[in-house]
Amino acid sequence: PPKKKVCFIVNPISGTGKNKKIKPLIKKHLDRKQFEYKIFYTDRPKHATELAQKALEKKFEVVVAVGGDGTINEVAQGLIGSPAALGIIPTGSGNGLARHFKIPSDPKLAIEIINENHDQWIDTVKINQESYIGVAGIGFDAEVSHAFSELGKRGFSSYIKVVLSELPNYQPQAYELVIDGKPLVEKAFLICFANSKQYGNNAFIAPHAEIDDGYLDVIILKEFPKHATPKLVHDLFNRQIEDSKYTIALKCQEVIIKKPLHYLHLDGEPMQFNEDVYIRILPSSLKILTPTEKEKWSDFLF
Ligand SMILES: Nc1ncnc2c1ncn2[C@@H]1O[C@H](COP(=O)(O)OP(=O)(O)OP(=O)(O)O)[C@@H](O)[C@H]1O
Repeated sequence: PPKKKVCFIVNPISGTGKNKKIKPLIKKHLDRKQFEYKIFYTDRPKHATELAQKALEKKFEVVVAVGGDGTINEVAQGLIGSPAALGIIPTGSGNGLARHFKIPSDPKLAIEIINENHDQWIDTVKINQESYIGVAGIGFDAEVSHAFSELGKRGFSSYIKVVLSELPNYQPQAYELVIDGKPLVEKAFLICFANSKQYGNNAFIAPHAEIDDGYLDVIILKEFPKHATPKLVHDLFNRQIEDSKYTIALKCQEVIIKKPLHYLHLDGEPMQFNEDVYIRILPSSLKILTPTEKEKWSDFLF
């Protein structure tokens, strides 16, 4: 039978440099009886979307994002609505999406998931002219992703430093939302619009989100007293944030965020919107390569 065409889109700056060695690993571990392949490198933000669109034109059937959540989203933007499957080799600093799907952070094992060729349709989220797969948010998380991008350094420890320096002075803001047609005004520390369960690094902001249920989970973390912080951090990492008395959690299909809005982040990438923001779930709009049930035992690899 003819070989499947797979291309790899590598972000050379993501995470802390693991992807510099990806070329020999692909050569060694990709099943070349099944696949023929090409590797492309991104040289600027948004380039991954263009490369993914070109890959569709050239009839690639699998397009693999090698990078962090930012790169995965950019590749996904080019693939949504097409029959091509998105593969993931996580080399970012948080890897929220890879963790959601239980794709191992060891590139060799992630390549083996691609070899299995097991796919699944997932929902994606449309937000004005952009799309994302995992989690978008306004408030503190958006502020952090903005400060992180200004820092020019990547990696988990730089991220923690930014969180700790922003936290003491952060002022909760009032937001005006329309959720499936119902208005809601709330002062919040952050509001997150989740398709997947976590930000990355096992911080579960939406523990009940399902990526293929046709719904978006809105999590509103209200203003809270300083002394509640340690318990909230505990809840975040133990999938209990929705049980907190400071949290409102809702499932919906459509949200409008009324302007003015400071920052918003899409899977950790900061954005600014100067108009009302329309968020809408697009059910079963992206095919993605995921581990089989058997491979999910590799859970402990994280
Ligand atoms: N050659 C490049 N030079 C500079 N920036 C790039 C280049 N290629 C891609 N980018 C940008 O790098 C940013 C970060 O990428 P990505 O999210 O994949 O890595 P990360 O932030 O380390 O991982 P994570 O999101 O898991 O924390 C993206 O916004 C992407 O647009």
